Amino acid sequence: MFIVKRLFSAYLNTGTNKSNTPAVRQQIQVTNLFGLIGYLITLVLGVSALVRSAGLKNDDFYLGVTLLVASALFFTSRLILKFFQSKNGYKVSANLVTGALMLLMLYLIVTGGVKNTGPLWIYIVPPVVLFFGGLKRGLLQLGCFAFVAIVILEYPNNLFLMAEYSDEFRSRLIYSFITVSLLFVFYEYSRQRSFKTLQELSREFEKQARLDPLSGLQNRRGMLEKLEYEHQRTLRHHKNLTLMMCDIDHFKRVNDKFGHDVGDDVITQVGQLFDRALRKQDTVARWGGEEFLFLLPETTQEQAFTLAEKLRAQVSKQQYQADSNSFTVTVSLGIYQMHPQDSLDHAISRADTNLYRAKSNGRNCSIKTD
Ligand SMILES: Nc1nc2c(ncn2[C@@H]2O[C@H](COP(=O)(O)OP(=O)(O)OP(=O)(O)O)[C@@H](O)[C@H]2O)c(=O)[nH]1
Repeated sequence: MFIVKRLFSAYLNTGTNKSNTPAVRQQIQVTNLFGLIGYLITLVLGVSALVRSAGLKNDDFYLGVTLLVASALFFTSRLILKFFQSKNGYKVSANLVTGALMLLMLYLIVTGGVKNTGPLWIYIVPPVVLFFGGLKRGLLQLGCFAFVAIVILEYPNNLFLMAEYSDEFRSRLIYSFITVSLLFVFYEYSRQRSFKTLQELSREFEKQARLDPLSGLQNRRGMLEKLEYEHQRTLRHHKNLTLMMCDIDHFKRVNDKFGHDVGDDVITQVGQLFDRALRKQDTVARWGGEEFLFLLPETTQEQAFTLAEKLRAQVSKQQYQADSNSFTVTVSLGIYQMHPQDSLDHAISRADTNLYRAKSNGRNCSIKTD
């Protein structure tokens, strides 16, 4: 049982690879499954039609040959998935599956299949075509199929029909097919809309997970990703990269004197001041409580020092209100320019050490490595 399960799973996953999104992976799996079912059913029906024909060139013979051709097309779709794993390989394969299916259905309408029951199969066209083609392409393919089917069924003097259908059967077949198609189009439309909403929500959650809700700056997680990316880029291109750790001075006093809400407001405003003052390629994150970490690509520690002094001056001038009191805060900054052999952890801890030195130096100052 286990081996059968594994073989079936391997069969379904033919043509998938690690870079596939879950949606593409699902499409490929269904293409495999549909190709397999289509291949087996048409093969069995085709062989039994040929057996029924008893070697004579009657209707069963032509039905059998058509079914075997369709069976070969279904099988080819699998071969394409297996041997042409290009970016659009699965699309070609899916188009082949839907193309084979539609041709087979039109043939069944023309000939009537076994005792005129062939047209009953056409209801599988809408879900299959919409699943593989999506709403736009699926709708177009479905429209073309319906148009050709109507022409075959309604053309004067039954020019394209080998089977004989009553007028009622033909009109009911067309109306019921259109009704089923519209229901599936509506279903596909709702499914795509829900899927899009889910994707947007997931993107938004992803973004939020990297942001600090208080200041709106990157949080630790977001910053770690940027640090990693920038560090690799710097090493590859032999560029400068400087980190800067900043802490609001005597922040505990702000909280104690004016309350936590005012403290929160100070953190937000200082963060926003930093964010406005930086260049586009720089990043500032809220690293901890009242601590900010700056990532400054293509910047030497001398250039970072100039920036730190500018920011320090700006912060010290910004006024905050608490009831009738107006007050200012200052910040201390520790700067560290990375060396190629430095790990990120080491660089952050060196920037932290320089911040500690700035605090020991009396605060409201910037310190870089000598
Ligand atoms: N309002 C507010 N306060 C915070 C937040 N996170 C940390 N704090 C407070 O920030 C204060 C930091 O105090 P300390 O680490 O002693 O440092 P400090 O008072 O800033 O003194 P120095 O850093 O030595 O200048 C603590 O009182 C924390 O409770 C926050 O999100 N909001």
